[in-house]
Amino acid sequence: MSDSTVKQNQDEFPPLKNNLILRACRGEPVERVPIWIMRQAGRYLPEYLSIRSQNSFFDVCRTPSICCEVTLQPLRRFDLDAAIIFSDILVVPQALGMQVDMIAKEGPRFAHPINVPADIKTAIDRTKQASVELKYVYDAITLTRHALDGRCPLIGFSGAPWTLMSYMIEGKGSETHSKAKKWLYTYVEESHDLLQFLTHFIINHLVEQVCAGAQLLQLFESHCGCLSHDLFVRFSLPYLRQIAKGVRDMLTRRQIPFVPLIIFAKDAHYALDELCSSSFDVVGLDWSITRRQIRTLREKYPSVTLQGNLDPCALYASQNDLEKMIKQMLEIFGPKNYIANLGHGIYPDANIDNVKHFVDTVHRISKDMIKHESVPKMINANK
Ligand SMILES: Cc1c2[nH]c(c1CCC(=O)O)Cc1[nH]c(c(CCC(=O)O)c1C)Cc1[nH]c(c(CCC(=O)O)c1C)Cc1[nH]c(c(C)c1CCC(=O)O)C2
Repeated sequence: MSDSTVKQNQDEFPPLKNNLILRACRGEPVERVPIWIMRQAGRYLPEYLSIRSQNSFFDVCRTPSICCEVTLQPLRRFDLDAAIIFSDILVVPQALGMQVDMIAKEGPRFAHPINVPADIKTAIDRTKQASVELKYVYDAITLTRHALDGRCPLIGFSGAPWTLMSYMIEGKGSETHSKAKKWLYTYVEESHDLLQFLTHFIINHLVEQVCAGAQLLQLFESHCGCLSHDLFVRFSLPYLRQIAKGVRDMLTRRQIPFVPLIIFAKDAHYALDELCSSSFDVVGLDWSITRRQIRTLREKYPSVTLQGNLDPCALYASQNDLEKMIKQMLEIFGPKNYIANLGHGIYPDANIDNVKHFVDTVHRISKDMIKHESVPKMINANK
């Protein structure tokens, strides 16, 4: 896409009516805390299941009209402050030539995982371009951005290099990720080479999403729980940083305005300092991060916007208990520089009424908190 086409496309989108989440990312004042939910489109919604009964998972991802419909479904039920494009982190290994299928009740499965470095040559085609192979994602984003009609911003996303590399080696979900970790100890150079290659591809994939209409980006580093701090610092963090810088630089070169970048490194409780001092605008926290850790982050990194971190299982609680947990969460994070979310993706058996209660309660309580916070300032201003 030429620079002029990109600029023209950006001008053509409907004006944004709710920019709360963008303001929260920039640390600007908000009248209530913005909220979205990881995996907000998905199997807990009967209307999603109905579409899935007629289409395979990756057919949904590959058909922009269906993808757009599924992305909008949760917004019809809940007062969410962002939409996230329906896709998957595994579209990247598919784009590179690997066959990935979604097996019912099991999850993703690679037909031919990478076992040893020599397999890479046949498994992935390094000449593949994100702009060509993943055009269906970008088409879905453009269509959805128009269909949203400015209701709220649209989030684009990608898996991070280590998470994708570990899937490509394990071939499916894993408790220990020991096959992938084995590479980090035995094929150090080849691991870095693969991570570096994925990094470049991911930067292009994220920038293409912005060119197509994404207004925020989230990077999922889902497999930090199996890494030591040392392995994280060597094999994950440098690539996360490269992606943050690479996306920013490429957007500047293409004269596209800045979009906020969110990093969600699941189970990276040992690297919160590194994450908060890397150049992401928002750090997503998983549900295991403690109140004490959150308070410390708030004191040390007041300008970093935090996102999270209600336990997805809290949605099983009574509405009374849920409300208490939401209140506590809002008090700990505070209403500024904050995006409310779950601390991981929503589960398929989540109670839909409680999802609505979560969203509405975050809005109601935070609105009150912000109103009361600004009263003393107004009194002072009148003096
Ligand atoms: C690791 C990972 C994957 N995918 C993703 C991650 C990172 C987040 C995380 O840590 O959970 C990210 C993802 N996957 C999906 C989205 C869509 C956008 C959203 O609503 O958040 C996003 C952002 C749709 C999906 N991706 C998947 C589903 C369910 C598939 C179905 O419809 O059968 C959805 C809605 C399938 C998927 N895709 C993946 C797994 C492990 C599974 C199976 C697990 C499960 O069944 O929940 C890989």
